[in-house]
Amino acid sequence: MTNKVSLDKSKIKFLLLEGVHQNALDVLHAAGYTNIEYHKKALEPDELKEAIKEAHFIGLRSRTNLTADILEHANKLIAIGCFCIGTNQVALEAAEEKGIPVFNAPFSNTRSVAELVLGEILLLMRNIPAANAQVHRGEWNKSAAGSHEVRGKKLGIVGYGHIGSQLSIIAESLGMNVFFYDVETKLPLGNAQQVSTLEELLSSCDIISLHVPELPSTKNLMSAERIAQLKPGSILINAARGTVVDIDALAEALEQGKIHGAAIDVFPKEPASAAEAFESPLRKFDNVILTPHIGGSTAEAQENIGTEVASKFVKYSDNGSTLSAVNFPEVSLPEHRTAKRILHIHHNRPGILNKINQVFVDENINIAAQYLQTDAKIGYVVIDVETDDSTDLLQKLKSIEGTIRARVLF
Ligand SMILES: NC(=O)C1=CN([C@@H]2O[C@H](COP(=O)(O)OP(=O)(O)OC[C@H]3O[C@@H](n4cnc5c(N)ncnc54)[C@H](O)[C@@H]3O)[C@@H](O)[C@H]2O)C=CC1
Ligand SMILES: O=C(O)CCC(=O)C(=O)O
Repeated sequence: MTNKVSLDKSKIKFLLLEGVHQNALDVLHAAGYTNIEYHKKALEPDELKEAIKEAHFIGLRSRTNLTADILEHANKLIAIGCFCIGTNQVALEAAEEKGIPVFNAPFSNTRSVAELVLGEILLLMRNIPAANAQVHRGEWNKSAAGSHEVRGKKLGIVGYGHIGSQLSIIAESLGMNVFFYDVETKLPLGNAQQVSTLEELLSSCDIISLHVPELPSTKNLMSAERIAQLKPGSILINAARGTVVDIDALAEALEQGKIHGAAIDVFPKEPASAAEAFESPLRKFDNVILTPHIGGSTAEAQENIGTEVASKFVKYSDNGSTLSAVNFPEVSLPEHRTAKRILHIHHNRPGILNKINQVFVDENINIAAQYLQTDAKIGYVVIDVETDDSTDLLQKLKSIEGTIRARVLF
């Protein structure tokens, strides 16, 4: 008997936003997924609510806020892909409660961010942003005042993860002395040294570069009080998230000449599109490099991200694997060539696995393989079964109390 419960690939709809790279489309096409709605820009919230109703997969970057309210309209949604590192723009818990894994690309743009920051360090240490602005205005101030080589200077990195540690290595290759602060104990690369307090880092380094994720604990990490702890004449760089720095306090420190300059790529409020003007108290400073959240925007990064996240979509859709999902129990699965594969996502409550297994006993269906992972909230069990007809089986599994969703793979 043919299986009537899994969805034909041509009916599985992908909604891709914010101009994700062509590689993503290529990966999906190669895997047989052709039902793709592609947008170069982010959608307005109302447009998104409409578009997401029919989508099984959605791909986005940092401009799309996938709030719990918007997810309420996403009744067919199977998975979310952030074509970037940050996942703070997605209501992760709400997605998990609906049984929707969220994938991202945790490494693909990290080198691009580290290279941008390195360039900014070199430019700010030589006063190039201000010199460039002055010459554009017709002013000719040939001077070495306040202009320095980076060799022998102290770089302080806040957050020694994928980006911070790469920056550490390339900065050392220019002769910089690297120190870092991280809430976790981290293996220092090269000659870098971990310091035990943020205050120590801020007050002793010539350049501070922020590389922490957006979390409740990193909100306003660089508050007015912390900005006041920066070494006089130092440089502050933020290519992490806009919520991490108190921009008004930074503007005040620049106004008073307490710090030498800054480079800011991310802002508390970023324009939703190119049509919206960018407002910031930092716009007036020649010694501040302002960029429109382009730390990860290189051809290389975007190509890699397109391939990586689309491949995670394909793997989840074809095979059920949730490896590297950020909000979901991670299951890495072998291929299921002959058996039928059933995915069951449920609230993590005592006894539910027994009830699932009882369905197979009652139906006299042999389980060829079973994979289970749980987290505090949900359980994800994948069952390979030796049966041709899974229609009744799926209905019975769906009716178990505590089930969030169940499906049979194509
Ligand atoms: N400007 C841009 O276009 C881009 C920005 N990003 C941002 O950069 C962030 C960092 O990226 P990765 O290095 O890949 O992340 P990661 O997760 O590899 O590293 C983050 C590090 O920060 C540390 N950390 C967390 N809270 C901290 C705190 N309160 N104080 C000190 N350290 C803390 C963690 O222990 C970890 O070592 C991302 O979360 C993202 O928001 C990432 C890519 C592009
Ligand atoms: O490229 C983007 O849209 C966002 C990059 C970013 O901030 C990230 O990867 O977390």
